[in-house]
Amino acid sequence: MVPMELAEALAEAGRRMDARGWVPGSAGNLSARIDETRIAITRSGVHKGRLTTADIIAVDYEGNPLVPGQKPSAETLLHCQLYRLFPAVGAVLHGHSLAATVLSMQGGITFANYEILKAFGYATHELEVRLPVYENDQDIARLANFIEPLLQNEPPIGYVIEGHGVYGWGTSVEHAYWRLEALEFLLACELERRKLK
Ligand SMILES: CSC[C@@H](O)[C@@H](O)C(=O)COP(=O)(O)O
Ligand SMILES: [Zn+2]
Repeated sequence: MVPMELAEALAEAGRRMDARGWVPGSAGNLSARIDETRIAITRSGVHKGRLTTADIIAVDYEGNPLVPGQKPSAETLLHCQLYRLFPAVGAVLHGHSLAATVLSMQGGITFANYEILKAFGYATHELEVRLPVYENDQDIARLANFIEPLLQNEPPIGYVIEGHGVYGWGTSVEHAYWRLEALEFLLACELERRKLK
């Protein structure tokens, strides 16, 4: 059901995220667009550093598993939303890094004058980029409904959920990993700078 190379790419990305400490416990979830009707996503509750291809399952754009009984990520609707809203998105990665979690509880996050902002397609470091912080909600459908107009009004480079973690995306699994890495670097820099103040 899920193309093997896509399942392998997601399992490998999970291992890389785990090696960086971004997916403690069973935190995090990973997905990739298969085609215009199907999304590949991690099963719920598995350790993302120990993924096998059997842990990558297919859902439709409403988040329903294509094989009845399979349990996709609890946050599947947040992934589906990004594929629906942004046709260029080919993969979505979510983690619970220390920097994302701590900074998300300190109010707004703005990155100013960082060279690495160019990883998101900007031509210069001379700018300020806001990373949205959305309030956490255990009702993921309600959270998705809340953030939908915000994402549409101002498509961000990623977003954080308060006290929870970070969402990043890209055109492919590899591109999404690169962008998440850049986002994590920015978050770690901000955390260090705030400690110095
Ligand atoms: C370790 S609890 C984390 C979960 O509540 C959730 O936020 C998460 O990221 C993983 O959920 P999952 O259903 O495995 O995709
Ligand atoms: Zn989460």
